[in-house]
Amino acid sequence: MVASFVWTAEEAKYLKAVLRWQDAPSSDDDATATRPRQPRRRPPPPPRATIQLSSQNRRQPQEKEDHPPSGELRVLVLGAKGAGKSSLLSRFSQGTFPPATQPTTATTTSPSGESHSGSCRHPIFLLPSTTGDSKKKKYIIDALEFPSNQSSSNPLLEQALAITEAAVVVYDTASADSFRLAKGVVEFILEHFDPLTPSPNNSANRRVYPVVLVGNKFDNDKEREVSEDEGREAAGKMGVRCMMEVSARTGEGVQEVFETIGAEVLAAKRATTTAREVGREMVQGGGYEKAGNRPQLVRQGGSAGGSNKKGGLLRRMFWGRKLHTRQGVA
Ligand SMILES: Nc1nc2c(ncn2[C@@H]2O[C@H](COP(=O)(O)OP(=O)(O)OP(=O)(O)O)[C@@H](O)[C@H]2O)c(=O)[nH]1
Repeated sequence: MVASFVWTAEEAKYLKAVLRWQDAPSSDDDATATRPRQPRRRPPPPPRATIQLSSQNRRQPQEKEDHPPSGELRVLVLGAKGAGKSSLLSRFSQGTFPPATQPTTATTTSPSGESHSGSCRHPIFLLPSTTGDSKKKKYIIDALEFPSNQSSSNPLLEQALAITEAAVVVYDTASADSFRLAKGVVEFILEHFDPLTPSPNNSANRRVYPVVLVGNKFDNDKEREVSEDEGREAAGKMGVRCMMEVSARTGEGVQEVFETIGAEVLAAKRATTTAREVGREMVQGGGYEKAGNRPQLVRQGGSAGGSNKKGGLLRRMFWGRKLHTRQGVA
């Protein structure tokens, strides 16, 4: 339900970031295998001053390095207020821990007068074992922080999920409340999408959306309220295969979070491509049999999918993206 048409400053900033994001052409080579072919878009016009909120970090010098990126991976960073989302992004993209951070709101202005960006673009390098290729490859992580004041039922979250490829869900190891919220967010995501984990609950017609659960501030052991085991157990129960403890303050584990989520996105794409090929082979190999005049896929049980109302709603939100059959993990 939309309670108000008056956006808060934070919501306005977030929407602007999203709109600017959608403008950007995807240079993701792997994505071309999983998205319907579309006419080549003209390069976007130079960003207007009014929507430059997230520009400081978006063009990193590393992008000018010799090898061009093999793709862009869109990642949403979510979590409770103060869990350390901004600090994680800052540590990842700039290698620094911001001094006294303030809540992410558009009204927040640093002492130097710069507004907080809530997003970053930064390269990662993935090993051949991860990319399924013969050499190391460079990818750009295009990360967007989701404002923590949004509830999990907010349409903004659904929109953000629809335009991203994976999520890093952060909690503070010194806050049981933030852990509860993180679990709620993961559950909400998995109501709509499949994790990259085979399970009897995976539905064959849903999009795979990898999630990494991150316990931040593990350096603050004195105030710890959530043990690492609790984090792992929760991840396991929810079908999330990656859970990590990190510290944005010391930097430990931060790079790995984004390399892991990058690898997960690529694995999801490979799984999706494999599933499509299997589906195509079944069609070509006569895997269909006629039922009256209507061809039906021969299956081992369950329905061919598509009956789920929520799935239908989300399908319409995908801006033309296809939903993919998931058939295991690459
Ligand atoms: N000890 C410790 N403190 C941290 C760490 N990461 C962040 N903090 C502190 O936690 C507070 C909140 O960090 P932020 O990065 O602003 O958290 P956020 O999730 O972006 O917060 P909102 O924008 O309000 O949602 C700040 O005071 C940080 O200095 C960490 O790894 N260890």
